[in-house]
Amino acid sequence: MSLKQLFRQPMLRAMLGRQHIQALRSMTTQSDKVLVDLDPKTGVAVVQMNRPPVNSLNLEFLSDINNTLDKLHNDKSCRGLILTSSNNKVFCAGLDIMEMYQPQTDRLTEFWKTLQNVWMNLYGSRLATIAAINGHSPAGGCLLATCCDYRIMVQNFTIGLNETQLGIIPPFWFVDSMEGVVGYRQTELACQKGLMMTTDQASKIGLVDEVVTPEVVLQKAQNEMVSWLKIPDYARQLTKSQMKMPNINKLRARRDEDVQHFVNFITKDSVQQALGFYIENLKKKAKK
Ligand SMILES: CCCCC/C=C/C(=O)SCCNC(=O)CCNC(=O)[C@H](O)C(C)(C)COP(=O)(O)OP(=O)(O)OC[C@H]1O[C@@H](n2cnc3c(N)ncnc32)[C@H](O)[C@@H]1OP(=O)(O)O
Repeated sequence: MSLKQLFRQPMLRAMLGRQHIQALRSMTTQSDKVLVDLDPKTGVAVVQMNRPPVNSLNLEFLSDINNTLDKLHNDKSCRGLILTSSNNKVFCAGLDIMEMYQPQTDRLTEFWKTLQNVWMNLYGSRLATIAAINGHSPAGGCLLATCCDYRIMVQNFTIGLNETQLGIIPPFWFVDSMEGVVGYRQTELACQKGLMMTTDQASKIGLVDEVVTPEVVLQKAQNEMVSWLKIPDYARQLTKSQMKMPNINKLRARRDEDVQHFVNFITKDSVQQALGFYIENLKKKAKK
């Protein structure tokens, strides 16, 4: 059934109401990889990442995420965002490794610029943002989670900046995001060792704020959002921006240098070789 047909279903219309359907329709036509449900009554948008099999972030998916963020930021009725996944085992597998393996320089450059934009847009969002982490969340997945104001994670999954395990280096703004959440010492341990932490380990160091069962993760996120939206927007937003702007300005000032560094680093023979091995192992593991 097409989305158009779905929205015509009387049951759905009765359940959600006309206003809600309109908001849903305007948001969902945007991309089938990023599903948005903006509730006009609460002003809360649930944004589901939906790029099978594992929500890995390629150029087009990152652009869709960015467009969605722009759209929500331009919608005055929207006050809060819950970021989650349509896959209940993987929140986001991080950057699409295929974007970095044997790449074309132009696309690699565009890919990195788009990731920088997503980071600035989500980290500096005017919205209250909650990550409902309903699956594994390595590297770029962990980055998205640490961009949010609050993290609720389902038990028995893993999260972390595991870049060093792939023979690559987490960029300074990935590290800054993590440090803002867990502090210098825990970031140092986590990033140098490329630790993938279980939900419980992540909770112990404050990387996630709540550990929950899969059935309740979205409801818990909605409940938490209510308390964030009780605060006047201007007070919450200015406080947030006061805390986040230094890191955003740091990347803004070094954007081009960061892109150049990324492209030079990724295209090194030794890094390509390490990525090749990593992909081979991933594929072997997936076949088992
Ligand atoms: C200066 C340089 C800075 C660069 C910064 C880099 C940041 C990054 O984000 S690098 C990416 C890091 N991500 C990972 O290391 C995650 C790797 N994936 C996994 O560990 C697992 O896939 C999983 C835990 C996320 C999910 O496990 P599972 O549900 O068992 O799924 P499979 O492992 O069977 O994977 C299915 C399918 O997807 C492919 N795949 C997985 N991750 C990625 C990825 N990040 N990019 C591209 N493709 C990925 C995997 O190879 C399988 O493919 P097929 O074999 O074709 O089915």
